[in-house]
Order: sequence, then structure tokens, then C-alpha cells
Amino acid sequence: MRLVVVGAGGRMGRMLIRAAAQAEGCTLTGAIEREGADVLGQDAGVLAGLQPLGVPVTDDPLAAFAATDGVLDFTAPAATVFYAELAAQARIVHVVGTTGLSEDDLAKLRAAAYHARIVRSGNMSLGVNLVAELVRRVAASLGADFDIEILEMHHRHKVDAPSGTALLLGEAAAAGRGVDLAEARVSTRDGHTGARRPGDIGFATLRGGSVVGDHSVIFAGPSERITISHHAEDRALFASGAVKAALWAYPKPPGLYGMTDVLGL
Ligand SMILES: NC(=O)C1=CN([C@@H]2O[C@H](COP(=O)(O)OP(=O)(O)OC[C@H]3O[C@@H](n4cnc5c(N)ncnc54)[C@H](OP(=O)(O)O)[C@@H]3O)[C@@H](O)[C@H]2O)C=CC1
Ligand SMILES: O=C(O)C1=N[C@H](C(=O)O)C[C@H](O)C1
Repeated sequence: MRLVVVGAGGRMGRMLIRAAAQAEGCTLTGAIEREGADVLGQDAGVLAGLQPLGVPVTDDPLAAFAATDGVLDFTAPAATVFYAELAAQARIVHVVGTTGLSEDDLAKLRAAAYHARIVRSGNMSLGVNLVAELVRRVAASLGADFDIEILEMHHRHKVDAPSGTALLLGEAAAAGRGVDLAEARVSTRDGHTGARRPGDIGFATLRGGSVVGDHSVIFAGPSERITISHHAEDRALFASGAVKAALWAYPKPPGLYGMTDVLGL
């Protein structure tokens, strides 16, 4: 499968180049950055710490998308919406790891998925998707006297909150409880907040240092507390999940898929 990495110069972009270049059955055919980026013209392999691959970083997604089978995209919401439209025109696979997408952005991805095969997840790791399934089951088993709180910590450069993973885990908890996350969600507490509203699903965000991604879901009951945690130790984890998603989606019909489809969970 031929693959293009967009956002090639980013923290995940470089990991994705390595994963696409090294995965069996894949060839890296393009690496894209935005106009004016200082990595333009560099060899993608060298950028990712590998031997030269003969693939220069360019700002021409149209040419790259016309000569590939799939795109790995961990960039920013506006860029991802733009790339989804191009992937739909080219009828290719679009793997979306970008987080912080709005409802409007998601609607545009759903429209693009009439023609593209899109796999989107706030977290491409097997571990987090297993944890989400566990959270759904625990939430379904426990009564309303267990309060659900989700805590996440990421590196100091992260720009969106709560993380895509925290929201994915919140959706799982809400699904287990049979409630709508949009109604139960509380993402900020400051000042005189009043007592906790029964049924709320709370989110707390920490940012600092180089933390790759830590998440805990806490079920706090009247006299006991259950905590389910996941700690990501290396971004290569997400990149290999993204390549796995691309290979999985390659023979599939157009549609919007998730990592649970890819992993068969
Ligand atoms: N789903 C998952 O498993 C994971 C998701 N993520 C998500 O991936 C995204 C990226 O994370 P990270 O790599 O740390 O962030 P970075 O900021 O390091 O990388 C993003 C890259 O995308 C580039 N970019 C932005 N807009 C465009 C554009 N229009 N065309 C081409 N390139 C563009 C940025 O360029 P510039 O710097 O010039 O803006 C940058 O190089 C985030 O949303 C993050 O939450 C991260 C890890 C795992
Ligand atoms: O920005 C990151 O770094 C990460 N983003 C994803 C998220 O928002 O959950 C996944 C991972 O935790 C790292």
C-alpha cells in the first residue's frame, strides 16, 4: 500500500514516516507540510532519523494524493477537514488521528466518507481502545452512586483539551450508563461550583513536560474507588496503530470507521 504522511515535520509526522517506511506491505510515497514550513525539500527519511528514502517533503498535497492509496494525518482540525475533502476526491484511505475536531468538522468528515475510507480515533493504540471497552462495561455495571471522573496529562505543547482520548473514554462511560456525554460532561470547575451534580462525567486536564499521554477513569463510590489507567510511553505506538488502520481500510468500501472496527473490539 502506498502511503503519504501529512504534517510530516510534526512530533507524530516523523513517527508516521518511520512507521510507513518500515511496515511490511507499505511504501512511503509522499510527505507533506504546510506552505513555508522550514522542512520543505528535506528528505522524509532523514527528517525521521532514517536513511534517505528519496521522498522529499513538499507542500503539494494534490500531486501526492493523486499517486497514493492512503494518507496518515495527525495535524490540526482545519488541515484535516481540507485533507478529507482531497482524500474523497482521490477515493483513497484517510487515517485521522487529529484531535480537537468540532461537531462541524466531524460533519465534514462524515460527508467526505461517502467517497473516502476514513478511519478516525482519538487514540490509535490497542491498549486505550481495550480500556474504553472496559470502562463501558464498568459504567454499565455500577449504579448511579458511583461518580465518574476522567483525568488526563500530556506534554506542554498539546493545544486541545480535554484530549481526544479523554473524550473517547467519556463517550464509553456515557454509553455504558446510557446517557448523552454532551449533557453529562463537565470540563471546568473553578470558584464556588456548588456540589457535584449527580450523573455528571467530569474531566480534569494536566499539561507539562514531555508526558506522551496518561489517562485515568475514576469511579468514585460511597466507600470504594475504582481507577482504570493507561500510560502511553512512546508515540511509535500511535503511528503503528495508524499504519494498521490504513492497511485494514484499504480493501473496505467508503465509510467512516473507528479503531474498534480495525481492532475487531
Ligand atoms: N489519535 C492518536 O492516537 C493521536 C493523536 N494525536 C493528535 O495528532 C495531532 C498532532 O499532534 P503532534 O504531532 O503532537 O503535533 P505537532 O504540532 O507536532 O504536529 C502537527 C503538524 O501538522 C502540521 N500542520 C498543521 N497544519 C498543516 C497543514 N495545513 N498542512 C500540512 N501540515 C500541517 C504542523 O505544522 P506547523 O507546526 O507549521 O503548524 C505540524 O508539523 C494532535 O491533534 C494530537 O492530539 C497525537 C498523538 C496520538
Ligand atoms: O497530543 C498528543 O500528544 C496526544 N493526543 C491524543 C489525544 O488527544 O488523546 C492521543 C495521545 O494521548 C497523545
